[in-house]
Parts: sequence; structure tokens; C-alpha cells
Amino acid sequence: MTSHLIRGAAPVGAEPTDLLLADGVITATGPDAAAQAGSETRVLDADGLVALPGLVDLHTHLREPGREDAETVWSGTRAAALGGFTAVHAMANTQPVADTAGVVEQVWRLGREAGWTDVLPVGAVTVGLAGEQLAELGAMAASQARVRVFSDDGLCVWDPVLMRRALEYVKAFDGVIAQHAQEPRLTAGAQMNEGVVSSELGLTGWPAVAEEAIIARDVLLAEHVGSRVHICHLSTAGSVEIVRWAKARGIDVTAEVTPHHLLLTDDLARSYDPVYKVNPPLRTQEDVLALRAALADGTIDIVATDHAPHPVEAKDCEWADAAFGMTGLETALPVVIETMVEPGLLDWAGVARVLSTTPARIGRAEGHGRPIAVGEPANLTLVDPAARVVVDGAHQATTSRNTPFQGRTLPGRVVATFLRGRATVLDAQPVADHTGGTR
Ligand SMILES: NC(=O)N[C@@H](CC(=O)O)C(=O)O
Repeated sequence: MTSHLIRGAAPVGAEPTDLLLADGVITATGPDAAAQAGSETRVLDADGLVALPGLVDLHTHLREPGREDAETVWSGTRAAALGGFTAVHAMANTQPVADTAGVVEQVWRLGREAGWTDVLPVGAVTVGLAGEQLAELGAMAASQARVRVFSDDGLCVWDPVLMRRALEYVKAFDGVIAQHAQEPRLTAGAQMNEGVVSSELGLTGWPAVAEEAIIARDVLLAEHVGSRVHICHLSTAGSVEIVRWAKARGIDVTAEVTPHHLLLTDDLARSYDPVYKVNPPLRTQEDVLALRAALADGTIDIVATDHAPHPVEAKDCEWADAAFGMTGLETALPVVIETMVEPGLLDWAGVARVLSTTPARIGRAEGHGRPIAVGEPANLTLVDPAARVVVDGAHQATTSRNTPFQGRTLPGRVVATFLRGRATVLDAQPVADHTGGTR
């Protein structure tokens, strides 16, 4: 297996150094790295680059099985590697739904075969995402896929009795319920954020309280049964306040925000371009600022992409008929740099925390989110913070074209990604023989 000597990269919070990657781990740092490199070691000049632990996405839609026209495990994880990710959690709203050991093992196996990132399947909480009966959570946890995150994402586990049972059940195998907080009755027919813009446009509004009411309920349920709970894609200032209250009370809650909710607002709906239609909806600038502040102060734990690829026909239509969702794997890190690093809200150690260490911990992604140190698995991302790149969906690796950042210039470029010491991305390009021909 090829070994790599990375010269002069700056690991987060540390001075530039050399890193030697061999046999899947970091075998040496500093002057030892070059000294121990062999004649076949590939040398990478990483002067000016930041070395981050490989990014981990707790919330990706890979669409396989069932909607391979939108994305496959192969195409989605290749996009993920280009975005700097070494592990992604694949959401369960596939066709068939990932609600059995058989389906989660299939997704896990496809991830292994593709070899771009680790794929950690998320199991559905309820059979068929129907919200009526608990799925085989224990069987999915005990399967080869070792599922630890369970979610009906796309739909809310609305029934409080089912939610309570799910929270209690997953404790036995260290699992977590990731809730898509959306009160269904309050959002029937909703098309966008409820507010000034929705009234002007005459589109059915989606009130903030529909999200906040479920979060309030679920943190109280988690406290009652002594379980941990994770809240998907927080989108309102009020949600932040509830999570802040819950954490102060000692409730074991974690929360994520998406890159698009850190940057975009419901004003964009004025274009009637369905690329801006997403669940939860884009909110107001006040919400955006509250989400950024909460990510900076740790109330929100992580950034998760909610990469939701859709085929052209699902977006190239009237707003009301369009699917909810935006792609995000290839733009997540640049958006975090723009919204959090450049304004001084997060430093690089903070970026590593919200995009790698903490998502790996919440999702129990073993071997990911580890320190950049000798003996640790060589899951790494090298970023050029000085680069500026114009987003062009036509040239992205995802099969789908629904990026809301089309034409924007964003800071930062992922130059290289390593999965257990193998390069999946080099010179910002996917590496064709990234599996080393062994898988
Ligand atoms: N986030 C989205 O807007 N879409 C998601 C699921 C969802 O509707 O939440 C999808 O699977 O397309």
C-alpha cells in the first residue's frame, strides 16, 4: 500500500509539520516523518494547507436503493470525498426504506465496495417511515452495519408514545434517535417559512412553532426516560433557545445545523426558484444569525449537510410541485468557512469539532474524528483556506444539480482526502484507483 508523506501541513491548533501515513495510520509526525519515509513514499507539498481530521456527515441522503437517478452510494460518497468527508451517515428514506437489517447491510456493503468514504447507515425509527410501529431497531444495531443512529428523517416521529419507546429502546445498544422536528398538523401543505415573505408570495407558511414544539416535547421526553436525543437541522432562533435551556438543565441533547441554514434566507423564495425549497425551510436573517451564534457557543453541536439530491424534473417545475431538498456535500466546508471562520465565529479547531470530532462521537463513527497524532487512523482532509472557488453544479460529482449556491464564490478548497491512509482525493480531483484495487 502506498505511503504518503505530507509536508508542511498545519494540523488544527498546531504549527505546520510533516505527517507520514502508512498502513492506514499516522505513523510519524515532525522530523521523524521524512526520516521514516521509504523510497516508494509519495510526497505531497502541503505548504499553506490546513490538516483537518476527515469530515463526518451525520445527515446525508444517498438515495440508493430506489432513487439511483438522483444519487447512488458510489456517486454520493465520491462527492463526499471531494467535500473532505471520510464518513457519512446515510439517511433511511430510501425505497425500500432502511428499516430492516437487510437494507442497512446492503447500503453498508455498497459503501465498502465504493471505497470513497465509510458509509454508516441510519436505520428508520418506524416501519416504512409510517410512524405507526417501531422498526427492527435491535436487529439493525446487531447487523454488520452496526447502526447507532435512527431517524425517520423527512418525516417527524410525531406520536409521543412511539418516540418515548424508541428513546428507551435504543439505550440498550448505545443508539440515538435523530428527530426531524416538524409538527405535521401545523405544517400541512406548507411550502416555505411562515412570515412576511410567505404572505407576500401567497405561499402556505411553515411556522417556527411547528419545529420548536416538537423539540420542546422531545427534550422533555429524553429527560424523562434518561436517553440521549439528537435534533436534525435546527432552523429557528426559538429552537436554539429551547436547546440552550435543555442543555443548561443537563438533558442529553445534541443538535445540528445545515450549511444552507447558516447562509441563506427565505427572501430567496421571491425568485420562485424551487432550488430554494427545502425542509425545514429557509428562515429569516434573524434566525440565520441566531444559528451562527449558537454554533459558535456550542449550543448547536455540529454542522450536517442534509445533502438531498433530486433529479432535474423534481426541481424544474412550479414551486408547489417541486421536491424539498438541496445538495450540500461539496459545498459544506466552504460555507462553514464563509459563515463562521471568516467572520471570526469559529477557528479551525472549531471547524474540526463541528464537522468531524463531534459528529463522529454522536454517530459512533469509530476511527473518525480522532486527533491528528501518531497511531491514529489516517482519516484526514487537507484544505487550502486561501482558495476561492465559484460553485458550478454542472461540474459537481453529485448526480443531481440542485445546489442553492450556484454561481457563488466560496472560500476554501479541499485539496486532498485520505481514508485510512489511502488518497480518495488528490489535487482536488477524485483518485480513480482510490481502493488500491483491493476491494
Ligand atoms: N431536507 C429536505 O428538504 N429533503 C429531504 C428530506 C426532507 O424532506 O426532510 C429529502 O430526502 O429530500
